[in-house]
Amino acid sequence: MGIIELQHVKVDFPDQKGQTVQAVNDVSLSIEKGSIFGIVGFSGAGKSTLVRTINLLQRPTAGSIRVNGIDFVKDGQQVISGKKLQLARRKIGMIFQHFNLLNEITVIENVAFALKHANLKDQEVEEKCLKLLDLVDLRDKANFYPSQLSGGQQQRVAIARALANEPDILISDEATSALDPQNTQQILALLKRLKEELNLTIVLITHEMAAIKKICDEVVLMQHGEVVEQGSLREVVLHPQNELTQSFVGGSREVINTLKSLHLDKLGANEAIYQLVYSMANVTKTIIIDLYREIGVETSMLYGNVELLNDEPIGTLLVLVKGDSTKQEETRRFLTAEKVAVTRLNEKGKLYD
Ligand SMILES: Nc1ncnc2c1ncn2[C@@H]1O[C@H](COP(=O)(O)OP(=O)(O)OP(=O)(O)O)[C@@H](O)[C@H]1O
Repeated sequence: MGIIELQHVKVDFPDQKGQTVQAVNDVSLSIEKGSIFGIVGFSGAGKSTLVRTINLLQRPTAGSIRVNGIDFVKDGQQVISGKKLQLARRKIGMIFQHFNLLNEITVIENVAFALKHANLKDQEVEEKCLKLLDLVDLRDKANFYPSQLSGGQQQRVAIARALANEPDILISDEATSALDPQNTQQILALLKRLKEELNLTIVLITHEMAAIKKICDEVVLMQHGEVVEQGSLREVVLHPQNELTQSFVGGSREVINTLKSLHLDKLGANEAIYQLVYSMANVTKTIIIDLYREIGVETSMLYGNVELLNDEPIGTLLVLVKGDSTKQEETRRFLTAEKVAVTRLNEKGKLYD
């Protein structure tokens, strides 16, 4: 059982015309403890509304929510008392796109703010806050004001504040969307380190697939309030099933764009185009040379790329293979045996049928 279990969650809002907007429609998710779980989708897909149901900042219209083994909502009815919910919420930290720091107090006071219910002596609070600032490499900025810090540093203060009550879960709602690429990379690397050091479970909402690819273990893609694709990062990136996912996943999108820009003539009877995706760690052979040597087909490369998926190098090749149907069949078998994911495409980049 996951640390977060959502079952058939629905959230409806009335719109201005008195009609119903289904912001979240029948979403079921199980999020494993200690994982980084990515939720990706375009603006308005329902990502924020969905994660706000995890700590009941948003009450669902229907469905069940269980966090850390405690039932919050069953079949649309809240079953946790207000007091218990207050305590449970402290174990769910949250960070946002715009940091939400108080500008008139210092960095350390911002972190201490989260400990106002903790019943600690002043000195204990200070020690704890300095430890938290150490964790995010900002101890030297303890007495600065937020406005004296860069966006990335402000987000790190927000992370320290979110961790003050030693949460099990950290929800990151577009936390890197207002940052430049360098700060984005630093914050993502920090989240990954914190997950490992503190055994945190992180729910990462973003509209940027690059962020998902950098740190997530599992990913769901949302569209119009529904989950349209779900799986391990590898599965979703290497074998996207849904057209929307294909457009989100960099490698495949590049492949399709490359094919469109090449304006290839209709393929001959003895030609086939394949997208080959593989983990660089698994494939030790030089694929193109071996296809010639072992199968006797000529292969030309149309596109090639290597990217990191959660630190694992993944190669994508687009190749044109010349050979009759038997040779094409042998080619596919050879590649599959080499643990290469093979997708046959037509000259316009669409799936071959
Ligand atoms: N309080 C509300 N009242 C009415 N409609 C709402 C409310 N909150 C969200 N919605 C609607 O629900 C849908 C989902 O919004 P939500 O903010 O969850 O999407 P999102 O994927 O997080 O997008 P973004 O990244 O832009 O926040 C949208 O159509 C939005 O307009």
